Amino acid sequence: MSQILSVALVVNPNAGKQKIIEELDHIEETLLKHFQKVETFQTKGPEEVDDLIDSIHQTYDLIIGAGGDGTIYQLANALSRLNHRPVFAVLPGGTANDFSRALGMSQDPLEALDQIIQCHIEPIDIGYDGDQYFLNFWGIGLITTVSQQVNNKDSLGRLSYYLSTLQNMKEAKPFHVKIESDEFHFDGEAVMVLVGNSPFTGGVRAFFPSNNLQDGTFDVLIIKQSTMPSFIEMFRSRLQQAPPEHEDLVYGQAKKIRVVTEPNLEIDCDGERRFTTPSTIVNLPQHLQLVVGDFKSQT
Ligand SMILES: Nc1ncnc2c1ncn2[C@@H]1O[C@H](COP(=O)(O)OP(=O)(O)OP(=O)(O)O)[C@@H](O)[C@H]1O
Repeated sequence: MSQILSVALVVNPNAGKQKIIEELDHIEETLLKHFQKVETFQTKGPEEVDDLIDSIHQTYDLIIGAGGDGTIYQLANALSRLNHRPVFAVLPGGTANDFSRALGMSQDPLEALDQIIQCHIEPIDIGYDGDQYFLNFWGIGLITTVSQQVNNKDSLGRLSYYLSTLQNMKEAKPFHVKIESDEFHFDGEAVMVLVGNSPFTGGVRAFFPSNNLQDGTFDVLIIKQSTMPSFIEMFRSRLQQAPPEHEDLVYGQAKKIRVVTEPNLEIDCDGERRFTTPSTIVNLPQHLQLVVGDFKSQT
């Protein structure tokens, strides 16, 4: 990997508690002490991100995304579709910050800045469903209602994720799903399908505690029925960092899967809901170069 000389800091000024905006002068000064060229770009909205990355990706060796998971999703999508992809780093500025956690980045933006300056770079797997790229997870069913509720309750943060999961379990609506992959098949009723790339979902290692961002495979979890015992088993497997074992839970690993549902369903991809099934989801092994923190202990 060539040396990092030039840095673009892309900031979402509306993310999280805006700590990054308060510290912006300090962040820029610190970066300038370590890199030859530093420029900051504040975006007004998601619609600006693709054009911005298109115009700067040849100029900078490193793009630092400062914002929450929504901002990082936009930047990862803009970068992943390029042929020449600069190194990417995440300065956590949201509430959940799933991806920065998976990379072992500190949740304190200034500590994360120190980690970025260390410039430890690792190649990271990215998911692609034909419409969009994802870093953390791709899901249908229960997960879409859960993450909607998390978005509506920012202040409750991670706890709200678990509470809303519990609440939604009673309301989970089954759908028919057919899953095909080289590794396993499923054809039946389910309330949720989750395809995990990173171990984190909603700020916690809830479903795939030992997922690996560099192995070229997804972890796949199908919940056939949302019953209390299956939910408890998910927590047990999480605590023991082992795949869940319960008749209502189907767990597998795959490099590429085809998901067809009846009816077509809204997809939740890293917390963003833009597309619907059917989908073919592929793992793009080590597609982006990411600056990581305490990474090995996270995977
Ligand atoms: N590129 C962008 N530039 C400016 N504002 C944005 C951009 N993307 C999203 N926003 C606005 O900023 C808000 C927060 O964005 P983001 O999802 O990055 O952070 P968060 O919701 O605080 O974090 P998290 O998703 O980790 O909980 C969004 O609700 C949206 O209104």
